[in-house]
Amino acid sequence: MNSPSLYLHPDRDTCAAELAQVLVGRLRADLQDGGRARLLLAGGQSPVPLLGRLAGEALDWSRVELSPTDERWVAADDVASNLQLLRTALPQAQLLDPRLGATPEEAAQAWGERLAGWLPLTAVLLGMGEDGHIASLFPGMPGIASALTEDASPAALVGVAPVAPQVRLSANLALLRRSGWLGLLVFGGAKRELLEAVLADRPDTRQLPVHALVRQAGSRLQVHWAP
Ligand SMILES: O=C1O[C@H](COP(=O)(O)O)[C@@H](O)[C@H](O)[C@H]1O
Repeated sequence: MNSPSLYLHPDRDTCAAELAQVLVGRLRADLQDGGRARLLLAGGQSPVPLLGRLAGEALDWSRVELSPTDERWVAADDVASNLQLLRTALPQAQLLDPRLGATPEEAAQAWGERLAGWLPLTAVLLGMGEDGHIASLFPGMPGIASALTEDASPAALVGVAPVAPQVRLSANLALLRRSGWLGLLVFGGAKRELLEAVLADRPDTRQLPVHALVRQAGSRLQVHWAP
């Protein structure tokens, strides 16, 4: 497989600062002729230092449309909500709340249609769990094979996490890949070990969502790691 570019940063702050510059460059390029920029950012803990850096950037955030790569089916202002994380850090951006329906299925359908209207995206930054999940695409969950299918139509779906909150909404891999810039942010030794096993195409990693990402995106993917 064509390998992703791997950026090994000495610490998380340096990683956040460099990644922020890359993302801001991409956003500015799309904003420069009066248009809009469309950004999907991971939730969870890893993006926190990056969000702080982005918030300090002088950009016309009112023309940046922003949504999480995935969301937990909780209230929009719940501490576990990925949208809430983004809203707290970047309230000046145009935030799209994935809760566009009364049920997870309705919301996934409507959110996926809205995101499909944003394609191609300016940039997508994914995170990864120690179990090899990306966004809310978890190993072995119902529907995971179709969520990772390379030639699927870009869409969103209902995911099931092994830990609470279990009900999730997630963009599928085909949608996440339709971006001018695609990155994966990974912190810590355990995740690096897993990543190296995936990059080496170790057979026991071939069923993992992150393996599908690496294989399908190849050299288009930038992986940013820090201890
Ligand atoms: O549940 C999730 O987990 C992943 C990884 O989170 P992290 O806290 O280990 O960085 C995250 O990328 C995803 O958006 C989130 O919903």
